Amino acid sequence: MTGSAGSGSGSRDGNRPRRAGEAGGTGGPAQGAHRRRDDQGRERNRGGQRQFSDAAPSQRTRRADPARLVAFEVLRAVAADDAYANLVLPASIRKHRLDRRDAGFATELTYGALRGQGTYDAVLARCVDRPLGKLDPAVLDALRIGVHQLLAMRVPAHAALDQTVGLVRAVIGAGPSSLVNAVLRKVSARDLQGWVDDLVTGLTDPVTIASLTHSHPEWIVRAFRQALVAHGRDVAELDSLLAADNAAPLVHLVALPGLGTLEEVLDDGAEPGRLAPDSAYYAGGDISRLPGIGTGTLRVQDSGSQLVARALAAVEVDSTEPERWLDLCAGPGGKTALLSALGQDTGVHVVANEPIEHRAQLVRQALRPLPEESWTVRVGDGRDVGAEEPGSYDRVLVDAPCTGLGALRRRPESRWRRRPADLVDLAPLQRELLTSALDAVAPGGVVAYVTCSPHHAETDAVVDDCLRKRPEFERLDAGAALDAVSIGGPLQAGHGMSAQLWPHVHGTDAMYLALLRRTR
Ligand SMILES: C[S@@+](CC[C@H](N)C(=O)[O-])C[C@H]1O[C@@H](n2cnc3c(N)ncnc32)[C@H](O)[C@@H]1O
Repeated sequence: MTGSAGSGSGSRDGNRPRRAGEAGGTGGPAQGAHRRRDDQGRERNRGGQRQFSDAAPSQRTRRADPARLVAFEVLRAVAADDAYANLVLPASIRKHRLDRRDAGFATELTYGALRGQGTYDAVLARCVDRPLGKLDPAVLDALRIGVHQLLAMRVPAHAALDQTVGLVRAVIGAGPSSLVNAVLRKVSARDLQGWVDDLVTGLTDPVTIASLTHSHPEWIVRAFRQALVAHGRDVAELDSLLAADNAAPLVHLVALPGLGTLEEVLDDGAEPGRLAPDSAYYAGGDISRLPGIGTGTLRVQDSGSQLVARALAAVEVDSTEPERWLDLCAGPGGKTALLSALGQDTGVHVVANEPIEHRAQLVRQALRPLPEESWTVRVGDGRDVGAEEPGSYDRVLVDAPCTGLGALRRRPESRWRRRPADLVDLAPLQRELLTSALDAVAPGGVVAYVTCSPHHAETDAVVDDCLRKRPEFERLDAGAALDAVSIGGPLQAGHGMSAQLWPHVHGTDAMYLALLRRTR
C-alpha cells in the first residue's frame, strides 16, 4: 500500500525557509541516510534513528502547513458531510492557493490516507488506549494523515510528526496534541511492512489477511476473489489486484476521433495509450489548460471505458445505414461523446438518455463538439424506452448504474462507503434497464451491457437472468470484440462469452462487457 512519494514536506521543507517552531533538517538528499528503498524501488521513510523534536507538543508549531490542512479539510468533508474527495480537493487546493508542488503533496496525502484507512485504523487501534470510535472524529482524521506520512510517504518522521501535531494544535486545539504526538511516536516505531506483519500474525483467513494488508473491506476482497475465479483468472492475482487499487492512477485521455488531437498533450509529456486508439496517459497534473479539454475534443476517460464503447461501435450488426444508436444511461456523457464521434463517418444518430436533468446537461456539454443534428438528449427513465420505442435501435449501450467497485483506485473513499446492500438495491434496476434495452434494439442489432464493476451480482448474473426468457438473443464473444479494437494485441479479457478488464492486468478500471445480438 506504499503510496508514491509526493513532493513531500520533506523536500518542500528543504526548499523553503523554515517556519517558527518547525523542526529543522528535513527532507532532501541529505536525509538519504534515513531512507531505504522498498522492493519496488521506492524510497521509504525508515531505517536509522528517528529524530524527534525534544520540545513538548505545546511548545511546537501552532501553524498548520497549508498542504496538510487541505488534506485534513478534505478528510473531514468526506467523513462529516459525505463529500466526494475528488470534488472537494480541487476547491480546497484553490482556497489555500497551493502551488503545483504542494498541490501534488496534498493530493497524495489526501488520497493515500483515504485509501489506506483500513490498514491505518488497524495500526492506530494498536497505538491508542481506547476504541477509535471514542476519539473525536477530527483527531482520528488527523492521525490518519500522520500515519500515511509516516508509513507511506517520503516524509522524514520528525516532520510528519511535528507538522501533524502543529495541524492539530492549529485547527482542533492544544488538548489533543499530546495524544496525537504520543500515538504517532508509537506508529513511527515500525515501517508499513512491520505493522502489516504484526497485524496479520496468527491470522489464517486469507480474506482477513488481504483486507488488512491492502486496506479493503473484507466483503470487497471476497467479491474480487470470486470475480477473479469466475473470469478464469488465478486467485493468486488477488494481491496485485488489491494493490492496484491503492496506486495513484494515471489520467487517461481520449482525443475524439476526427475531432481532437493528442499532439499538445504528448508534447507536454503524456505517453501514448497502449490499448485504446487515440488515447494517452498523463501524469503531469492540471490538464484544464490544454486547449482540447476546453473545447471538449480531448476528454478524460479511462481506457477501459474507451475500449467497451469502441467494441460496441465496431461489432458487426445486421442493419441498414444510417444507424440509430441509443445510450440508455448516458450521464455524464463520456461514452456518448466517443460513440457519437465514432459514428460520424457513417451518419449515425445517437440518442442519449439520462433521467437526472443536471447529468443530462453534462451529456449535452460532452456532445458540444459533435454536429447538433447527429444527437438527441432524452431526459427520462431508461426503463421506459423499450416499451416506448421497441425495436428502434441498431446498437444500444447499457452502462448501468452500479457499485463502481471496478474504479476504487479513482474514488479513494468509495470502498468505505459502499455496502453489500447496494448490490441488492441496484439489482432490480440493472435488470429492468437491460430488459428495456433488449426491447429497444432492432432485430440484427446489438446491446452492450457494461458495468464499472467485476462483481458477479451486477455482471453475469444480470445478463443470465435477463436472457433466460429471451431466446431471440445470442451472446457474442465480448473478449474477441475488445481484442478487435485494441491496439495492444490480445487483451485476454474474455472468459466464456463475457469480458472483464482488470486494473492489475490492463491498467484500466475493472470494466465488464457483455454483447447481446437480437437474431432476426
Ligand atoms: C455508470 S453511469 C453512466 C456513465 C456514462 N455512460 C459515461 O460514460 O459517462 C450510470 C448513469 O445511469 C443513470 N441512471 C440511473 N437510473 C437510471 C434510469 N432509471 N434510467 C437511465 N439511466 C439511469 C445515472 O444517473 C448515471 O448517470
